[in-house]
Amino acid sequence: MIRAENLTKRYGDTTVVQDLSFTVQPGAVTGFLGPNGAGKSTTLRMILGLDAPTRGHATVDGRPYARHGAPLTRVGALLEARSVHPGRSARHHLTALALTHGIPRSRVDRVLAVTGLTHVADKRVKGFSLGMGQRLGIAAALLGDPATVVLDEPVNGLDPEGVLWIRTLLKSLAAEGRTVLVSSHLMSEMALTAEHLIVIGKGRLLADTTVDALVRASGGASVKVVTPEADRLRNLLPGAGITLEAPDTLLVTGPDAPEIGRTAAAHGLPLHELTPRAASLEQAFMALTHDSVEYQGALA
Ligand SMILES: Nc1ncnc2c1ncn2[C@@H]1O[C@H](COP(=O)(O)OP(=O)(O)OP(=O)(O)O)[C@@H](O)[C@H]1O
Repeated sequence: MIRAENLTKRYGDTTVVQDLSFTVQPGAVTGFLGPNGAGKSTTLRMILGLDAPTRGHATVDGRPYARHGAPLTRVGALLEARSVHPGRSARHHLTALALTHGIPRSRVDRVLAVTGLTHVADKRVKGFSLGMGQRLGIAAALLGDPATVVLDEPVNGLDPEGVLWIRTLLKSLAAEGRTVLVSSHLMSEMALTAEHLIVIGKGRLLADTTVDALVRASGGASVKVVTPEADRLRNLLPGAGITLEAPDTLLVTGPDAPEIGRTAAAHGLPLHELTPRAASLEQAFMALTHDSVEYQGALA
């Protein structure tokens, strides 16, 4: 479990992370979301002991990261701009890391397999594509078989296949009971990957919630109903918000799909379609972070 308590980071007069408190639980993927410059990387660096907080503190499994005896076997991390010697092979890089951290060599083959790098394990890293480099970074993060995994923008620059692979990997790591914290500025990606979301803007906590609750709180969930009896159904749903999209199509907010279906059935009204529509999560995210976006387009 990761716990941040009143984490605050100032650079000179600028406060980039302010009084941030949250808990990341094991067994689920937690998305750490915020617009560019929100303070995500700075927060992750404080959790990993790479930046000292100006105030507050962060712990992993009850202790600051630096106080864990063998941190790589506790916490695996992928940060942006990880450097690997370009002349080394992936296997060489991982083996060196294993040997200097007391991790059995057998883990090298294991993580090469998990990240799909076995067939290029002996090639020099300098020939690696962005996606392969990203996989190598993840292999290094998983080398110590850590119970906690922290990844900063792991899907940046990946092709759709790579994105899908990371999504599946993160879910399986969480299903094994690990604590998984992954940052992104892409709501659409997190909606498909994470169950829990921590959203920050300008260094402050904006939401600590589930994906489902965020959609509900955005008030945008609605049900599309197609029926030749649109007028009659409309009169049977007093208090609902109803927009007529077409003569036979209603967009209903308030009652959920089962309730609308029951009402229609009770009055013998045929339904040709009954489709719950979640508000676009992207819209919910934009609404939440609108005031926190550092650089807004002139036309925004
Ligand atoms: N060493 C530093 N000195 C001064 N300011 C810094 C330093 N590191 C980060 N910042 C500032 O802190 C703010 C937050 O940066 P951070 O990289 O944590 O944001 P982020 O949410 O990870 O953004 P992105 O999605 O663009 O990576 C930015 O305005 C950045 O310019």
